[in-house]
Amino acid sequence: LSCPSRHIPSSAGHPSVIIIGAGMSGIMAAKTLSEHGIDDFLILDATDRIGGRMHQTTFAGYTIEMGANWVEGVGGEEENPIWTLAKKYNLRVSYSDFDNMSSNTYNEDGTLLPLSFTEPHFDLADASFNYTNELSNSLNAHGEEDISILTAQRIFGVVPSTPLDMVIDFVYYDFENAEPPRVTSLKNAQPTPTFVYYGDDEYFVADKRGYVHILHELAKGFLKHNNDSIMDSRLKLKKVVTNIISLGVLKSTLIKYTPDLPYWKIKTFYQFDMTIYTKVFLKFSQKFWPTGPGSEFFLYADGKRGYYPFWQHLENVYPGSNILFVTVTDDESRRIEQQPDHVTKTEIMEVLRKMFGERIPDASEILVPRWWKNSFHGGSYINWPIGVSEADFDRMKAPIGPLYFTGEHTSAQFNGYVHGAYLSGIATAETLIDCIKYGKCDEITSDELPGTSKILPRNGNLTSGNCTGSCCVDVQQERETLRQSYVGAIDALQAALAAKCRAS
Ligand SMILES: Cc1cc2nc3c(=O)[nH]c(=O)nc-3n(C[C@H](O)[C@H](O)[C@H](O)COP(=O)(O)OP(=O)(O)OC[C@H]3O[C@@H](n4cnc5c(N)ncnc54)[C@H](O)[C@@H]3O)c2cc1C
Repeated sequence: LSCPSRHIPSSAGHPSVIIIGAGMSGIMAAKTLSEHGIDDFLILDATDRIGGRMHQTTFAGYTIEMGANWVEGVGGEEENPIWTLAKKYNLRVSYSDFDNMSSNTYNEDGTLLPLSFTEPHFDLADASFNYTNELSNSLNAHGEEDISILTAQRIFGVVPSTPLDMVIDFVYYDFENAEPPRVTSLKNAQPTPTFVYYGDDEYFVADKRGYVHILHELAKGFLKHNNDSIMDSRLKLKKVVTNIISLGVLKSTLIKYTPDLPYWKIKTFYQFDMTIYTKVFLKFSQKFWPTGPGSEFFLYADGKRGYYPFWQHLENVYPGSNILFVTVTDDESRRIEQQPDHVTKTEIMEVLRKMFGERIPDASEILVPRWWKNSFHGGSYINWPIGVSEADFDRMKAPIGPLYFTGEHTSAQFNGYVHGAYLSGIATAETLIDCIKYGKCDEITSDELPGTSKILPRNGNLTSGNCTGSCCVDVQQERETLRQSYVGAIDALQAALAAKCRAS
């Protein structure tokens, strides 16, 4: 969010607030502003639609979700606001029963493993999972240092290393975090706040209007519309923002900020991992996989961790569709995004033929969403890596002058989820409203942010905070100056590369 006229009323024709991005958080920010009487905003989105990472498409005649697919966190004491909206707007959903995977696990050569064999492995993974949750609670309670989930598994004494244990590990962690336990913060990702606050249940959205239907309905509540089309001049689509001239904002390769961002903001932004989570959809002329109760999900346990591990059929939501999808994450997503789809299809058919026999038909269609290569997203959602503290989320969302930040990645509790985006849009707009309407615009400076030491003695002794006088140096300033000294050189090198590329 950018508030060009933070301290002065907006002049004719100039909006008070410009919102970059019409995803869940941007639309919720605009809605919140509107509810507080601030209606002269402008929403810009690079694409020709609202929704961002809530993005459905038609595949083999059925509506499938390339991005967000589940309402996650249902059935707890507190109600997930997205679940409230899903009910209000009659979103078509189906309960996901993840309980039967121990009966639906195929080993590397494609043999369906007997329950008597898989069950002890799932039980051990359960025990390890519960242990990591309890260890995390204990570390938090005692203010101890963070460790990775893998470190916790090592302490527990069981590190998944067989194909079966690795695919179970993928289900417990990568399927949610989109990154392996090796990089994920124990203290902040386990137990997952979404499930703690809102409950363990998950509902799969399969609605021909798309998951984004709830966002359309929210937008229609404050933007002019004609039936289902939003026709409000304050929403401008196909507008790619490439320059922000202001005090600064998040650095990306797409948007240039003048002047540049302060060092602390750039560092914070790059500390987080933008994960990649890919659902590869396949259409077949006939079903050859088990259907019926308890069969919706099945696992393939390859020796290479994360190789086409997690499968789902769509028969529960679209009977007779003959559609399967397989979920991959992280390095496998990156690899698949870079290869032609026919290569991916060949790899997938090899895996399926191991499980279901040589005579199964080839997939007639394949869809590989490319979130990583998409320059407006650069990945799927953020994961909380080891070494990043809650204070970093404060830095992530801290305004810089008239620039305010929102999105799932600014939610310390619910990052990575639709409800995180929803709540962050409201929260950021409320901070901005405080400023516009009530003059409470106090900027957070780097030294006020928890954990950021402004002044350090020149001798490098890290006793932050109290040093004054000539022996001291403003560390943040020193780092900014250091980075700036390279910026010109990097720009020149990049320009030379681009020129060379054009010439060839
Ligand atoms: C594959 C995948 C699976 C997921 N699964 C789930 C799930 O099952 N359940 C769940 O709760 N969440 C899930 N998520 C996460 C969820 O989709 C996101 O957390 C949420 O939609 C993010 O909303 P946002 O408003 O923060 O960002 P976005 O939706 O990314 O919105 C940002 C908007 O900014 C626009 N934009 C970007 N750059 C520019 C520019 N330079 N100029 C103009 N506009 C620009 C983009 O076009 C976009 O519309 C998933 C995400 C992905 C990708």
